[in-house]
Amino acid sequence: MSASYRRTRIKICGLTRAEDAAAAVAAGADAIGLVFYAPSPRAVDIAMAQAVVAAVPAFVTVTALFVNPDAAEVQNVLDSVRIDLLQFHGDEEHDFCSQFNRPYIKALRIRQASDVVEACLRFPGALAILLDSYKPGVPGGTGETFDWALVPDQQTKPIILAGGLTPENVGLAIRQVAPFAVDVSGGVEAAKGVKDHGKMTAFVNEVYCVDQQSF
Ligand SMILES: O=C(O)c1ccccc1NCC(=O)[C@H](O)[C@H](O)COP(=O)(O)O
Repeated sequence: MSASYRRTRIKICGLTRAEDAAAAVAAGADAIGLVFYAPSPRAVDIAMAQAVVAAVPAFVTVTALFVNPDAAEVQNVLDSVRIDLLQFHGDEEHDFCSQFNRPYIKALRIRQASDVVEACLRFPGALAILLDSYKPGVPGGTGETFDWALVPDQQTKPIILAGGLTPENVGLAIRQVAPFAVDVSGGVEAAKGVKDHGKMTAFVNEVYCVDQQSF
């Protein structure tokens, strides 16, 4: 009889360089994220995104992140770059998110437990709900954790835990929340938009290690 084993999926977000994407894949990331939000220090344009994606093989999910975009902006990215999944990080509603004939996840900046329950209902088409930290005026990528106790034990959609995760705290986060996936950006950076390859490897190894102990 084989032992059951549940693996927490890993997304590394905010990639701007092909060499970082290759290192993220080599470390074991299941997904990478491209930030199409001009004010972000991790923003990519179409040419940069194409270069990053060229380093990503099959079976690794390329996610395009937007904050309150125009539909035309999203469509332009979809027409130009290999994108597997959309991530909406602003005030977009389900009708907007679901118009692109592409699966999407919805990010929620969590303030109270009921936010999670409500988001699962408000975004029936979302593949998952990404929970991030709330910081007034900052749509995401804060590098700050939130109170993980706010995540209810039972949810109706897969949960992606984000916000201030690092190689040092991701093990505790998985033990406490048992999310479907974890999402990291600032915690594995050498500088804004530049990933630290050693930190990415340490992060992935910590997730694997805790999964083996916990599930
Ligand atoms: O990364 C950004 O600059 C950013 C800007 C606007 C909206 C979202 C943004 N990033 C989101 C992410 O990278 C992740 O999904 C998540 O928030 C984790 O970020 P971090 O706390 O840095 O690990």
